Amino acid sequence: MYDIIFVGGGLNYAGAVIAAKKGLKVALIEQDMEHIGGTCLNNGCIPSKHFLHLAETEVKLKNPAFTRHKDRLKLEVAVKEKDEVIHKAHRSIEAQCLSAGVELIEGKGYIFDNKKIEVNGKKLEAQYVVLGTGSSPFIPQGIAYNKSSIITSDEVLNLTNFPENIAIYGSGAIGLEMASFFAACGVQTTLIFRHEHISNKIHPTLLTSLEEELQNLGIQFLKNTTILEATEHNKKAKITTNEGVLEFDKLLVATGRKPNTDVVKTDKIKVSRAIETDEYFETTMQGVFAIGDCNGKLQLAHAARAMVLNVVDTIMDKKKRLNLNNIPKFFYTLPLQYAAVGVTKTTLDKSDIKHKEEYFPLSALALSHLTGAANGGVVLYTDEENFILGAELLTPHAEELIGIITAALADEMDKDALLKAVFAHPTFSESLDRVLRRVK
Ligand SMILES: Cc1cc2nc3c(=O)[nH]c(=O)nc-3n(C[C@H](O)[C@H](O)[C@H](O)COP(=O)(O)OP(=O)(O)OC[C@H]3O[C@@H](n4cnc5c(N)ncnc54)[C@H](O)[C@@H]3O)c2cc1C
Ligand SMILES: NC(=O)c1ccc[n+]([C@@H]2O[C@H](COP(=O)([O-])OP(=O)(O)OC[C@H]3O[C@@H](n4cnc5c(N)ncnc54)[C@H](O)[C@@H]3O)[C@@H](O)[C@H]2O)c1
Repeated sequence: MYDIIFVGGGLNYAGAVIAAKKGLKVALIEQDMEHIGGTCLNNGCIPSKHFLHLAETEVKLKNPAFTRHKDRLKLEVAVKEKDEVIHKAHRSIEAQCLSAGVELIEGKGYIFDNKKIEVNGKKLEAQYVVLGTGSSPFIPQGIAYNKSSIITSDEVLNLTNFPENIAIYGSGAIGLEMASFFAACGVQTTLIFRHEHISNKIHPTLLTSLEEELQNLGIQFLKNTTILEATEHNKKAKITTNEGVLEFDKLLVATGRKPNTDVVKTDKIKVSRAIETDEYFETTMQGVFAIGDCNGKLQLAHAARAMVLNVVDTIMDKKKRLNLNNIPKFFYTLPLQYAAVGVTKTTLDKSDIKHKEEYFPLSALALSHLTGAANGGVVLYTDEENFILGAELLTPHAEELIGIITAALADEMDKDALLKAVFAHPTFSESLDRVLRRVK
């Protein structure tokens, strides 16, 4: 009998290590030990950010201060580098688990009635179970995914040669990041999306700038376009849209990810699109929790990690609510990144929260003009008493800068509290000082 069985070795591993260090008897079941660390490590955050950081260098080398660069990013080297890092990380995670006393079990786990876990034909029992089985790419009807000409993020981060051209379907996180990557590396890149704009969640001023920046990078927008059918034709992707027929070397399908729920083999755990959970991530079966992508709340690695740590605290009688609104989100687009935390204009427009909004354009900072960031900006939201409610940023390294506002939210700061900080010059963090000073 275990105290806790964790099913799925993505961000769940962090919870397993902490619970074992606290003296609990813990097992972690992962269907493929060469995939320990989950999507984030193997085919998500880490490989995509490695590629994007390299592509950012390509963007910087276009600055006229450099003599023309002749070398193009060598994709096979980038893939080899990331594979080596991933391999080391697998061994590091296993070592952390083993030294903490976590029992690692390789095999596909299933949960049945009475919390029984079946793996490799054996039935295991635990007082608590934490499901963290992740998600998989969602492919819309009519698209014949074949892993060669029609691919998803599972394949795109393992390409060893650049295609001449690529179409990317979907303008969410993966679509925008991968379009930035390919365009920055000189691949003819077409972004196909169903609506007028790439997003309906970004502040309109920042959205206009972001769309301009992406188009300046060379991304062609095919808006208001739906793919009705996509099939392979002469090793290329033949696409039929509401606008006509097109052909590309590759079609990357980036239309969202569906939670992996086949772990559940009992109707005592309610599953709709995702495994349903309450605010403490407990499923409808008492003592069984679901964290990360499989519960459908927020598909982010740091959210999954925060959820599993929260579940371990709940199990250890330190129950507290995790505020998912205060978890930062970002898109690593090029050349500027977008990040948001707390409320945004879209969420405020749908609520009756009384608030103030201030905007500061990066063009007001000399540094921006030297770094190609003058089209960026920051938006800050406060309540009527000047307490910080959230922010949206379009800046270089917005994913880092947003940490300042995230910390201010966690500590429930008002603008004067945050204004006690002096930010270094010349940096983009000064834009936060300037926007805070605009709040009256
Ligand atoms: C291209 C891409 C880029 C991304 N970039 C970022 C980013 O920059 N920042 C960010 O925060 N998020 C990013 N994400 C999202 C992030 O990867 C996920 O939110 C995160 O990995 C979810 O963690 P998880 O533990 O819930 O699931 P996963 O990481 O998917 O882990 C689930 C694990 O469970 C295993 N498993 C599944 N079913 C079973 C079973 N029945 N039995 C045993 N094992 C099982 C799987 O093999 C897998 O290892 C990205 C995703 C993609 C695809
Ligand atoms: N920087 C990051 O944190 C990061 C990076 C990459 C991925 N991720 C995570 O991975 C998850 C998956 O990324 P994603 O880009 O696939 O999903 P997404 O939800 O971010 O975007 C999906 C896109 O596909 C479109 N779409 C949805 N259904 C469609 C359909 N049936 N037909 C046509 N278009 C459709 C949506 O309008 C949207 O443009 C995201 O939820 C995100 O949280 C995060």
